[in-house]
Amino acid sequence: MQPSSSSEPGTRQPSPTTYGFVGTGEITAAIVEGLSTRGDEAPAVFLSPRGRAVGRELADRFPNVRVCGSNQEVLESATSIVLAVRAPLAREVLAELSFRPEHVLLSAVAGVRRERLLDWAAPTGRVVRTIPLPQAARGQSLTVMYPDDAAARELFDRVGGVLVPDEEETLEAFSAATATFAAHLDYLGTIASWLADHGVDHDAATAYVAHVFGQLGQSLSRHTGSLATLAGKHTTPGGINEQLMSDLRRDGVPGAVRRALDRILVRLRE
Ligand SMILES: NC(=O)C1=CN([C@@H]2O[C@H](COP(=O)(O)OP(=O)(O)OC[C@H]3O[C@@H](n4cnc5c(N)ncnc54)[C@H](OP(=O)(O)O)[C@@H]3O)[C@@H](O)[C@H]2O)C=CC1
Repeated sequence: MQPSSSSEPGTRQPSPTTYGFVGTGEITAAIVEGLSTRGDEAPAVFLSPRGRAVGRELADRFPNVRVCGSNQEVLESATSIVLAVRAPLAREVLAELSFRPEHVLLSAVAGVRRERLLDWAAPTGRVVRTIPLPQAARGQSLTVMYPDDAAARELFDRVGGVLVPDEEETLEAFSAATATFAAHLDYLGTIASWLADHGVDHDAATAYVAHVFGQLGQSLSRHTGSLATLAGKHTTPGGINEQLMSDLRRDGVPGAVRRALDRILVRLRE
């Protein structure tokens, strides 16, 4: 399993240059922005009518984007269809649609197994689970997908690249890992508010934390070794980084994170 930014030679099938999106919210907006900021190369994009404000904004910004009159019209306009509605709605949304065998369904919906999607989107036999990231807007989403599929690669290579695990269970573990974003930002928020409690103006504290961890994020994205190696670069033996890390470990923070991830995985596999 390797991240990649292009398909293996010979595996690419003739692929559509049009994309349909059923569900026009946050993640669709990110992918469509990423697809559409490529000038003349931008593919045609057809959006479902719900999520009116997001769809109108995208269509106003990008000439390759059109909002359809119905979800079914999206399927009539494209063969690669991204499903990006909230999980509880997936079944009823798919049930109302008539798929054709040539459709490829690219589901961004977390926690809905491929077996169910195949059932709900029959007769299409090409159903791919995907985990696009909001960074697709900047062409920087490393999108985990399962199984491998030329049309899915074509789309997600355009907005960053793909990582293809060997099993659906592994994709679910990646999906659980993406549940950590808000908690991570909450941790940074705790540091900023602690700074504010100690006399730093609240906005300055937030800006400082954003700067420090933004820079750390850049180091992280360039780093190729283990995370422990990078942590080591920020740890002076006997110093204050080592002390805080030891304190949090002694208080059971890594164990709490693992247990919370385990619970997410159980939920995703229900
Ligand atoms: N946000 C993210 O970073 C990521 C999200 N995902 C997954 O993508 C899916 C969508 O997430 P997100 O974009 O954040 O959610 P949003 O709530 O922002 O968007 C969902 C959209 O679905 C629309 N919708 C509701 N009912 C229907 C319907 N019957 N037919 C068509 N569209 C409908 C909503 O329209 P309206 O506003 O009118 O109700 C809304 O625009 C989720 O399953 C999530 O797990 C996956 C990876 C990352």
